[in-house]
Amino acid sequence: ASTNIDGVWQRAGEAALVAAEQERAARNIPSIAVGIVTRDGLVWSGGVGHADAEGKQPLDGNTVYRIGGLTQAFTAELVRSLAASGKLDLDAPVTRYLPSFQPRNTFGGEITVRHLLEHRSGLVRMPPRGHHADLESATLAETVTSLNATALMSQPGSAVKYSDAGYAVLAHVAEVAGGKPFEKLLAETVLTPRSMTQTSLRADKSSLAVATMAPFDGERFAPAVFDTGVVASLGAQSSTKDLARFTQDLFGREAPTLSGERGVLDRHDVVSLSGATYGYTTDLSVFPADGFAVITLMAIDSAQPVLKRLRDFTARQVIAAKTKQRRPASELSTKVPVGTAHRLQGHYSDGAHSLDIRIVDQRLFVEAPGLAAELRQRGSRLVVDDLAVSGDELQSDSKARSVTFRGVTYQRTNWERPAEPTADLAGFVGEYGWPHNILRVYERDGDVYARVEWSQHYKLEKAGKDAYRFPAAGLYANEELRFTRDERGIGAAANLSGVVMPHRDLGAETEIRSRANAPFIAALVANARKMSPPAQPANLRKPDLVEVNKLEPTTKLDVRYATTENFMGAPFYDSPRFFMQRPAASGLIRAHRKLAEQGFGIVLIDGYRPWYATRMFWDAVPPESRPFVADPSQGSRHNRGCAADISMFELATGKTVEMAGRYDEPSARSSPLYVGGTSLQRWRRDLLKNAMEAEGFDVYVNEWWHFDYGEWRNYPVMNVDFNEIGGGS
Ligand SMILES: C[C@@H](N)C(=O)N[C@H](C)C(=O)O
Ligand SMILES: [Zn+2]
Repeated sequence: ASTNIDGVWQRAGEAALVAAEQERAARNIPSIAVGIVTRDGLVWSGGVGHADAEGKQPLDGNTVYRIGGLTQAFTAELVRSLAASGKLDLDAPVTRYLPSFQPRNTFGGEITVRHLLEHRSGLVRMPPRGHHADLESATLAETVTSLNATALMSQPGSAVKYSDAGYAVLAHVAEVAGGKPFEKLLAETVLTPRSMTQTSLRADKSSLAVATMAPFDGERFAPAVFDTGVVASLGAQSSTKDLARFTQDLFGREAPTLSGERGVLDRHDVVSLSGATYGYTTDLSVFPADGFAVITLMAIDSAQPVLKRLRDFTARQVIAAKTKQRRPASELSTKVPVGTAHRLQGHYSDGAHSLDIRIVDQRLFVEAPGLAAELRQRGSRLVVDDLAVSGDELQSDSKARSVTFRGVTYQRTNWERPAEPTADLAGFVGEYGWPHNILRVYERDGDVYARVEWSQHYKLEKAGKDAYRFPAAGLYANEELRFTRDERGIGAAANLSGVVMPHRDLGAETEIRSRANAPFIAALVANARKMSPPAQPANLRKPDLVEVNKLEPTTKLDVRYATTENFMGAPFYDSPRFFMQRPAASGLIRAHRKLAEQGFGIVLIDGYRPWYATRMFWDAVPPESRPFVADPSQGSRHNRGCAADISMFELATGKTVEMAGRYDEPSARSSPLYVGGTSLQRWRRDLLKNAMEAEGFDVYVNEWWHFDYGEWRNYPVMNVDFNEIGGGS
């Protein structure tokens, strides 16, 4: 028997849990579940974190996760069973079962059932209807029919190209061959015989472990949960126990499953089925020759590298325990030391492409062609280690005059003002899609990039008028993105192989939401004025607020909170005044004078802010915007006279410059790490950041315009009105 002889599974599992908890805590992952399976079933399972938002519901083998692409293993099992009973021929053309299935095929050859199973059909990734972002329900038949409006990307059988659409076709083939609706067939053939009672093809939020979306340069938010037409590819939810029941039947077969990716871990063969869907990243890896499998389920979006590391670690623990060898230790990366970070921060170029290294929130980040991620230290190496991308090493010489990354050496250089993008391209830069699934189009080094599915960046090639093509490898290999324009020539929609994504104006959309309380601002201010700020320790410095524009009249005063032109849509200051503590004001003025060398000056938007305004923001904004306002129980650094909301204006014209997003816009565009917009916008953003950092300020992690003076802790939170402030010159 394989059950826990000599505590093998127990020991391996417990070590895996320690590693899982390290990753969970370091990355703030709601939960991670791990299971070890043999032909006898689940021999060990455990989990870290909680299944509910309140942190009360502990994890166990019954905790339910959405499993994304792992669903394909169930669909493949159904197809295998239909083939075994002679109802389906794996090598028959799909048209034998679906005669009207006719996507455009300029390559010749026919798609077979096996091509669909192995992602070798040449079909596009997503069907025009019922795709993974489509909130409008579509039947399997409608989803499959919509593919007739698409073209094959390669000759059937000739290349692997992942396709959820292909699994929808497969499910439709199965229902024709099996003579019953797909879900019924799947239940009867795969789920019920294995007593997989917690597994369902219908997304049911109430039974799911709480999970989070976690985009690199945006706020975390709850994942969308809905059913689509590609349910047979990525729609299932399941538990460790149910997946174990499914997995135990995979041992002893010539090939454990008809789907899945074959690989090798330390000379051990492994067949992996993996999944990623809104908020969840999952994996089921079978080590057939070793007689065990590892199930890993994580309640966070797009975290494949983290999951794979944990899976490998668990498998190595099992192998070592079984062979009585020394078990490997887990190695968590560490933050890059401050000195190294400051040495590396800067702009680098190889002549054609650039690489940026930035410090934000005392952490180090790299932005390179097609990648944006945190840089961390692993031993003495500097490596990319983020949720969605991990492993690449960055090398530099001792003075950081150059860095080598992904085989390219970049020289440190002054980032010269980038050219305006061509009008043609500028019109398409922006966000497309839906709040749960945003496609971002941006310009970098004069090239066009798309960020898809929240984490993957691809350089696009021009493919005709208003059309761009994805590269030959990746999620949307060879597919085309076609734009339509509105009457101003701005992108109105992006069409990705028939999936039509409307253009989104994040500035306007978020403004509508944040201004919803505009009629009540006066009442909210009155209410906030009755409240008291948090008590302050006695030993802080005596405030010495000075009026910055009076000390330096060449700055431009634009105190939005004294006007209706702010995110609240209503004025709440009596007069437009901009105070800071004297040393902070001096630093800001020095930055302003330095920027003049580049032709810019500083726009003063908000400095010292009485506490009542911070309290009012907290009450007025929707919960999802809270990361963009300070917690009044702590007070804002503005309340201490030590924060500045600023932008830049051109000295030549007096015009405030355009950044990637608006001032006070509660969206990803406000992040100082936002990988979007144009190079020129990001260049201006970095210019301001660098000028302020050189004078002792730190940019706020969510807002390119907000800078904290380093000594803010020494000053008290205040609630005095501008007209009560004396001195000021
Ligand atoms: C509200 C915005 N302008 C801002 O200043 N946010 C920071 C977080 C603050 O309120 O301190
Ligand atoms: Zn601010």
